[in-house]
Amino acid sequence: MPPQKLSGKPEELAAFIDKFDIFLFDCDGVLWQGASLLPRTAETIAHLRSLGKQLLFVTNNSTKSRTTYQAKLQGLGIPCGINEIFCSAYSSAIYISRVLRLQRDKRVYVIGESGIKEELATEGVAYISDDGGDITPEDYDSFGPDEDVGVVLCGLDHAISYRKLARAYQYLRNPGTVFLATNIDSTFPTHGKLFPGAGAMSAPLTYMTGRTPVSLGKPSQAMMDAIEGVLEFDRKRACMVGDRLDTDIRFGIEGGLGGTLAVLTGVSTEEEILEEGATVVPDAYLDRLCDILG
Ligand SMILES: O=C(O)[C@H](O)[C@H](O)COP(=O)(O)O
Ligand SMILES: [Mg+2]
Repeated sequence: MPPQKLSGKPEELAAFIDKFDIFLFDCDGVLWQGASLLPRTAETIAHLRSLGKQLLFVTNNSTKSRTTYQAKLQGLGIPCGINEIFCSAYSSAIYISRVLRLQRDKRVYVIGESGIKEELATEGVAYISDDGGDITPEDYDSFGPDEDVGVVLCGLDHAISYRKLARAYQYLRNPGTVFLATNIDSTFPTHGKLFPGAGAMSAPLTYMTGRTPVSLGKPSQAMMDAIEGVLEFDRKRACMVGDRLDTDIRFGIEGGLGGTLAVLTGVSTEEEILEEGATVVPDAYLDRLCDILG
C-alpha cells in the first residue's frame, strides 16, 4: 500500500491521531535541525499533550545524554521528563552494563562525545577515550591490543581523527574486544544539509578489520528494549514519527508498532518514500510535523 500523504483536513488528521495513545518522536530532522527548532514544533507537542497522548523522544544522536537532551528540549519550550527521553548513548550504556554485563575490571574505549561518557558513568561502566591529537612515533610503538579493553564503542564524533581510529583498530585486533556502535546512520541532518553520520565513524574500522559493529540505535530493537526497560506501553497503540526510512520507520515497523509517520524535514525525501518497490514504507507522511495541527 503506498503511503498516504495526510492532507490538512481536520477530520483526517484527528482520525490519524486518534489511532494512537503514544507517539515516539525522532529528534534530528523531526523536532529540530541542529539547535534550531522546526516551525511550530513546541505547539504541536503541547497540542498532543493536551489530547492526553504520551510522548517519547527517541534519538540516535549519541553526542548528548538524556539529561542534556532534557535541558535542550526545555530550553526550546518543550517541557519533558527524563523518562521520556531515549538516546543511543543510553541504549548503548544499558546494553554494555545489563546485557553484555561487562566485567568491572574491563573498560570501554569510546569514540564519541560527552553523551556516551555520561551515560556510561551513570551505569558505572569504566571508559577511556583519546584526545585525538596528532599521532606520534611513540603512539605507533605503544598502541596495540589490550586485554583490559573489553569494548570499542563508536558514535558520532565531530573531532574524529586518525589517532582515535588507529587506537580503536589496534584494540579490535583482539577478537575478545567487542565492537559496538551507538548507531550507524550514514548521514547527519543539520542546517538544512546532510553531513557525515555516526556510521561514517565506524565504517573505517569495519573496512580495516572486516568486523561489523553491533548497533544499539534505531532500527535495532535494543533501543526498544531500553524503552521497555523504563515503561510499558501497548505497541499497537504507538506511532513512530521520523525523518529517516532506514532507521526511524524501519524501527517502528520491525518493532510491531501500530503506525509510522514520516516527515520531510530531514533525511528521507518524498521520492524515496514513494519509490516503486521501496522495502521500508511508512503508513503516512507529512511535509512537516506541525502539519498534523491542520
Ligand atoms: O549520525 C547520527 O548520529 C545521526 O544522523 C543522528 O544522530 C540522527 O539522530 P536522530 O535523527 O535519530 O535524532
Ligand atoms: Mg532523524
